[in-house]
Amino acid sequence: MHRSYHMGSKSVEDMIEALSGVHFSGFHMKGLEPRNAEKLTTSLGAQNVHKQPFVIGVAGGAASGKTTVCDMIIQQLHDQRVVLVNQDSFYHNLTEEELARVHEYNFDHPDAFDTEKLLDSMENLRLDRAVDIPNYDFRSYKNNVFAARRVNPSDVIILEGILIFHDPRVRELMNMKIFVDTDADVRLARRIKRDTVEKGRDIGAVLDQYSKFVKPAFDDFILPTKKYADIIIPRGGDNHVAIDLIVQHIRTKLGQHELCKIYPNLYVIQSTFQIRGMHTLIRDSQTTKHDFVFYADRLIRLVVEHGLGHLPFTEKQVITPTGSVYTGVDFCKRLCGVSVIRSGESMENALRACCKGIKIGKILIHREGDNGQQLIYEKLPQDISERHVLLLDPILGTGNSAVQAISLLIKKGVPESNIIFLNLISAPQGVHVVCKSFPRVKIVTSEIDIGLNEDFRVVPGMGEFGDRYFGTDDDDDSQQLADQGY
Ligand SMILES: Nc1ncnc2c1ncn2[C@@H]1O[C@H](COP(=O)(O)OP(=O)(O)O)[C@@H](O)[C@H]1O
Ligand SMILES: Nc1ccn([C@@H]2O[C@H](COP(=O)(O)O)[C@@H](O)[C@H]2O)c(=O)n1
Ligand SMILES: [Mg+2]
Repeated sequence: MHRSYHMGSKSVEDMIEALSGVHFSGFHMKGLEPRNAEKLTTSLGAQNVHKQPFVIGVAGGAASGKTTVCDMIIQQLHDQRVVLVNQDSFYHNLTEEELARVHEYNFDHPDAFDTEKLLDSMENLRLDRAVDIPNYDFRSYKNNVFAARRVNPSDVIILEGILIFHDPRVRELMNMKIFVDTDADVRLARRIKRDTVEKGRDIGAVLDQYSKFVKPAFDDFILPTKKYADIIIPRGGDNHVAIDLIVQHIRTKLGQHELCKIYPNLYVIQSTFQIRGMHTLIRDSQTTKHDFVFYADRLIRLVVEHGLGHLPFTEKQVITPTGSVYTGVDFCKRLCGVSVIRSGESMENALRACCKGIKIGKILIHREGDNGQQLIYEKLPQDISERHVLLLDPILGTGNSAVQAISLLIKKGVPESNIIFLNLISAPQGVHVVCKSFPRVKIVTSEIDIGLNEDFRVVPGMGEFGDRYFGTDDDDDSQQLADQGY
């Protein structure tokens, strides 16, 4: 079988080419036009889908524990590509004159750093280019460009330094800002130890520098940037709870699919090994019908539960058997399911199991050839316009059926924001089409696939879901068992 992949993590040009080819030739709407269809072909060009690194800024006073915190984060993110860029590497080199009177030089002032160079290096890293970061020598006060460190583009860039939050252009690069907050006496004690032992400095000079430059600069330039921090870590590296939470947050952000950054209403359920395992089984062409149904049902249940989490709720208080008040929430009552026949019907049981007595409507969309779609049957609750709708279809491919179904619901008076589309796998093309046409519809899916093949089937995909689930494909159990010699 030959396959051509129309889209994976490709350039914008590839994506537009793929989209215009796949979605808009032979798009039979039959009076159900998506509202932004025309805009869709052009507006995607403006979207930057290049994978940007996650940039974390770590600021705080000298010897507060910034490097220690960064090292701990890097250690815990062991399976990610992480690089540490230190603001120290961008200290200006001193002139001979300045060097001769080094005790009068203020290393804690924002002007001591070459911020333009730092911005340039960061820009290159963001553009996926390796950079050479100079190595600063605290003993000689020299930035050694010959012993520069080659830093490769990475998934996570940690930018550390006393004044890393000072310049707004540097702050803007950051996805997360951390301020390490350690008491002044602890910082001074550590500084004395570090500067005398590691930098070979005289204790008198260390204390002079502290009172003349370090302390005033902390009060004037560093402390005022604390307000920009998203997270303030008291006690630095001793604060294991804060570091665990930060690492967890970074992991969640990194796990997010790129499309989730473009479309805020797209929700991909957090991947676990259990979920990957279930996907592995249902995607395997050798899996028996019995196993396919079992694992598809498990996954569907997860997607349904996740989708229900997006329904509105009201606060409710109840009295527990101990006579105490429990303040909880009341489920949204005005909801219904709508399955796209036939595959969508496989999701009805999971919805019924979660929402007792839920009304379920049906839509049948006929596929004309591979690209055209025609709505040929609908049976929906009379009062559907007053309900939140969970639209059920296990696969979002080209997006044509989904657009048909959502257009019908909107025509029936369902507000766009009351529609939650639940599926197991989504092709990026389908996501673009649905999210662009209906930006207020929520999509909940368990995995985003690579793209579509030349037959407009999702790849890697899982084949014809309805056939595999309802056992109407050629490769049914008995055939497989026979193949296996039973
Ligand atoms: N929680 C801690 N307990 C004891 N010593 C620490 C702790 N955190 C850092 N240090 C020590 O203090 C000094 C400064 O820490 P460092 O992480 O380099 O701070 P910064 O990067 O903010 O200047 C180092 O010698 C380090 O070993
Ligand atoms: N030649 C230099 C350059 C800088 N300092 C001091 O280093 C401190 C910043 O480094 P951290 O690792 O503590 O963030 C800052 O307070 C400068 O005074 C120096 O002493 N000599
Ligand atoms: Mg440091």
